[in-house]
Amino acid sequence: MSHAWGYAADNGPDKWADNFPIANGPRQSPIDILPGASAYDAGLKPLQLKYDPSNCQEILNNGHSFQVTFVDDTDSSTLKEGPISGTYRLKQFHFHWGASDDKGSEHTVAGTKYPAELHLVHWNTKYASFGEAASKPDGLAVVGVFLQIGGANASLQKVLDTFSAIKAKGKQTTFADFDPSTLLPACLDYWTYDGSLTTPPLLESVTWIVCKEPISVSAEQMAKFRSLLFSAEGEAECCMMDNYRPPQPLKGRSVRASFK
Ligand SMILES: NS(=O)(=O)c1cc(F)ccc1F
Ligand SMILES: [Zn+2]
Repeated sequence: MSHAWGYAADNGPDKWADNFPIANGPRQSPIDILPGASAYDAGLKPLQLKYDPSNCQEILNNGHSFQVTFVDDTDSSTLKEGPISGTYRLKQFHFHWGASDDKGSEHTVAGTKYPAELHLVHWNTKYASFGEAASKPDGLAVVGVFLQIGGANASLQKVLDTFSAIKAKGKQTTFADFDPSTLLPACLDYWTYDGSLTTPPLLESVTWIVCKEPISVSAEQMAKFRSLLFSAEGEAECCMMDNYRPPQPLKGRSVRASFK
């Protein structure tokens, strides 16, 4: 039986190519963003993010992260403009984080690691579903937001307050009326490049939009992230942390900036 992928030494990022050869593909994510090497593109538009809190449905521990899932059967929570064409619908958001505050983000900025990174996942409505879009080169758009240690984040705390109900892999609970735009930084300047999902199946279908400005998280809130479990109920407890893929080779790709 092929053991599932994860973040441990025997099934982590260095092993993913065994079952997912695209791991060594030409447009893998994340990357180390070099601001000095990213060109300002005046043609890039401001991000147009419009989210309806009533689309927020549930929060789930999927054994790799926790994810907040949205109803995506209408265009009521969407991403438009920015580097993309057309309309992309919000499907879910999730995070990646470290075992300590000195690591945890997937993207890095000139080698700087942040303690965590938020991903807001959207799919192109020119396709019929997220699943179909995920296999297309222009199928997905993920907005990445860095978290940096500072004051407690009141919006994030609403998410953390559900953790007692989703501690173990496979647990989920209702999570309603949450506006994900409250997790965005004030300034929506961004870098953008063509990349992939950062977990298996590592599909090369993502337009990455990484915000320059981080949001705040307290050290106590980061400790709460690490109280979740990779393991299911009844299994040996394994704390959920270091669930990030390290930067991958740029392989000739350009990173554009929406700001000077
Ligand atoms: N970390 S990610 O935003 O690239 C991602 C989003 C998905 F919906 C599925 C897998 C992924 F890895
Ligand atoms: Zn992610």
